[in-house]
Amino acid sequence: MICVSLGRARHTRMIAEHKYLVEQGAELVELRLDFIGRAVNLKRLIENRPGPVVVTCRRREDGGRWMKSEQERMMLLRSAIAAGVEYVDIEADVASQIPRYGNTKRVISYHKFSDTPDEIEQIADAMAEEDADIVKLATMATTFSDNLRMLNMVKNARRPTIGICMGEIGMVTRILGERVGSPFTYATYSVDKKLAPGQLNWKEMMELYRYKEINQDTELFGVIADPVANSHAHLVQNTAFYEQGLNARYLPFRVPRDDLHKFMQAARELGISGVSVDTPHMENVVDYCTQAESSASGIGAVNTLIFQGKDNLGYNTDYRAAMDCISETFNLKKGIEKPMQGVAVMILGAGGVARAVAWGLRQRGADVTIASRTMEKSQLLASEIGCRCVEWAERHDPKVNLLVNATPMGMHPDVDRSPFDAAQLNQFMVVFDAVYNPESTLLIKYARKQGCRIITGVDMFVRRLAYQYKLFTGRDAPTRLMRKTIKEATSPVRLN
Ligand SMILES: O=C1C[C@@](O)(C(=O)O)C[C@@H](O)[C@@H]1O
Repeated sequence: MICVSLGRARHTRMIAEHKYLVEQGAELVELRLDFIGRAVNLKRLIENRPGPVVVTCRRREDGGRWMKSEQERMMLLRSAIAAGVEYVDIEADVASQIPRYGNTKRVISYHKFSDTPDEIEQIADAMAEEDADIVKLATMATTFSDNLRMLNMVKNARRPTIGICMGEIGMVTRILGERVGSPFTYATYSVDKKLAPGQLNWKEMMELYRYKEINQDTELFGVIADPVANSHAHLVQNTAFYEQGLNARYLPFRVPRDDLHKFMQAARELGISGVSVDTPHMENVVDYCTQAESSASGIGAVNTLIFQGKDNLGYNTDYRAAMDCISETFNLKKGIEKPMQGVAVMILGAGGVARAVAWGLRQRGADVTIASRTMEKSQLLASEIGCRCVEWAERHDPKVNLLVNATPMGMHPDVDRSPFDAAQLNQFMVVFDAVYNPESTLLIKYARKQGCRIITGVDMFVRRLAYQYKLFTGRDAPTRLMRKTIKEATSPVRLN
């Protein structure tokens, strides 16, 4: 079950939104009294309530907004119990001051916004002693392994327990709670109204992650990246799973650079079967592969990892996707050893995608030059791949047939920048921009205007995800749906 947290300054808004939420199917709503601006009129909020509630009045030290006296707060909580609300949230340290009465269930809570303490089990055990119907811990995730500790704590708890790791790193605990026995989890009413760090929108939880249908058999996949917030892969993959009736979910895992090891240690125990790998992990993850396809080892970067038995299998679907796009545009003949011989290519960037494209093109005989804003990175890549590199400032100098942008320049919200000058493009060039959000980057717009042939980031992204989908599920991906989903998610809002 999802409990939707509702915090509004005005009673009228709170009541109206509560009603709306219930009409929309919300099964439980948390009324955050600490958000109410004036004197709280509890009776008004709960008398004709449309559905069951958790009444909470959070202190400032626990992340709430309550400014008035503690005595007044206690009075409110006691009155809520006396009025027979379904649940009341009581912080563990004051729980003994608020006795049980009637049918109201006691959610005994603990919050920590700085970290997830080592001793969460002991904390939860002590909380269970406070006449708890439900024990709830909400702590900040500072490393990926906090998630595993929290979910294990919930799984092994003696009382029904809710364990949430707050913050972006902790998102997985919000989605997998019920699978380990949590009675419910919390979500927000709308994305712009988060009541705690990392809270997800309840519609997203219901419709995209299909929270209620997650069970022990649900296969888990995801993307590991940092930052991960601007990834759209979860929209595409979950929509595709749904379309094909698969009991699988794809989650965005924020894994900071130094946390990769902890992720790798925790992944199997969390039940994750495979992940897409994004910046900054594509190169480092190679060291964790027990087997990698030859292209992935050649490239020195893995963007898909499958956990199979004890093996970690590494693939590079960026490479396959980019080569498919290029082969199609250049109409390359199959079976020829070096079909790109004589084609001059400029690759902008020296990260994971640049690596995959550079390696693939070298294999096909192209004459590749790299330019990135960090010359050392360009030099390293060029020496590994066996190609040239030039200073960033000289990127317009070589005459090329194919220009590839593998930098993030032009990506939302940086949409007014192009990594290449419009005046340096001509109609004999193919321009390939790996940025997919927006599809029409400034570079793509320039290229269109100059009459170049183009390959967009969406062309590559859909192919990359489709290959990953196949690796994850063994099935052919619904590519038209994937393309439609990504286009809808990234297209600018149109008025009328
Ligand atoms: O304690 C919790 C959980 C929460 O902090 C969260 O992280 O979703 C949100 C709060 O409103 C609720 O009282």
